Amino acid sequence: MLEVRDLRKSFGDDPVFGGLGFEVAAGEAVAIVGRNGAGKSTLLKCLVGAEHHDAGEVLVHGESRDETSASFRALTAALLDDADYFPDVSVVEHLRLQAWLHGTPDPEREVLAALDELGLSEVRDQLPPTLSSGQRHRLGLASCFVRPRGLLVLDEPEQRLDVQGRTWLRERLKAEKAAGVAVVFASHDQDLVDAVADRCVTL
Ligand SMILES: Nc1ncnc2c1ncn2[C@@H]1O[C@H](COP(=O)(O)OP(=O)(O)OP(=O)(O)O)[C@@H](O)[C@H]1O
Repeated sequence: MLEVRDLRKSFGDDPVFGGLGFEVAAGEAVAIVGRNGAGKSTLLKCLVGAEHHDAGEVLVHGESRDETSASFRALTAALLDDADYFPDVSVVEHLRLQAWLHGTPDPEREVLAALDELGLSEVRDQLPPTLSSGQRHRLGLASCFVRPRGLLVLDEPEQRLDVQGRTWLRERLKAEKAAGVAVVFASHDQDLVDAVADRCVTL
């Protein structure tokens, strides 16, 4: 599904990573781990095209990743560390938009299921700025789960989740793998990594 070959990235003269290579097959999860500032978020951004790498290749189904291609974006659900929301679009409307944009069959059913699963039903009509930080993070996760996906890219998905939320996340990511989704996630949560990841890439 995803293959990373000899990927290199610097900011100015400061190398973030170099010579990085790994693969993620459908139904597998790879965890990106490392200290603060090691380059995890930068790597995930390079995978989805939110940041340009200096050298190397990111291949999806054997083809060079092209973030301008509708088919790549249709395949790839991502929650990065700088997720942003329209300030005047409610929670439920954000989810409807995602589901509609990516051609979810029976979008309203998926949206209601995601609201319920992420504990967002009570705040469905609120605007993102009025949400707690944990609820906003849950909206970002829900946005990934209301749409079809073959590749799931998550940056510290555990952040701001309460204890029950972390348990839910662990089971959800296992279910994603079981459904054949390739998962790449950066994390500082060793329990999550141990429970979900087939392999780790340490930066
Ligand atoms: N746009 C940028 N311009 C310059 N330097 C940057 C930029 N983005 C990130 N960096 C630097 O690149 C390095 C890697 O940052 P990155 O956010 O990828 O780390 P991380 O492993 O995700 O860290 P954390 O665990 O704290 O989230 C850091 O030293 C950071 O300061």
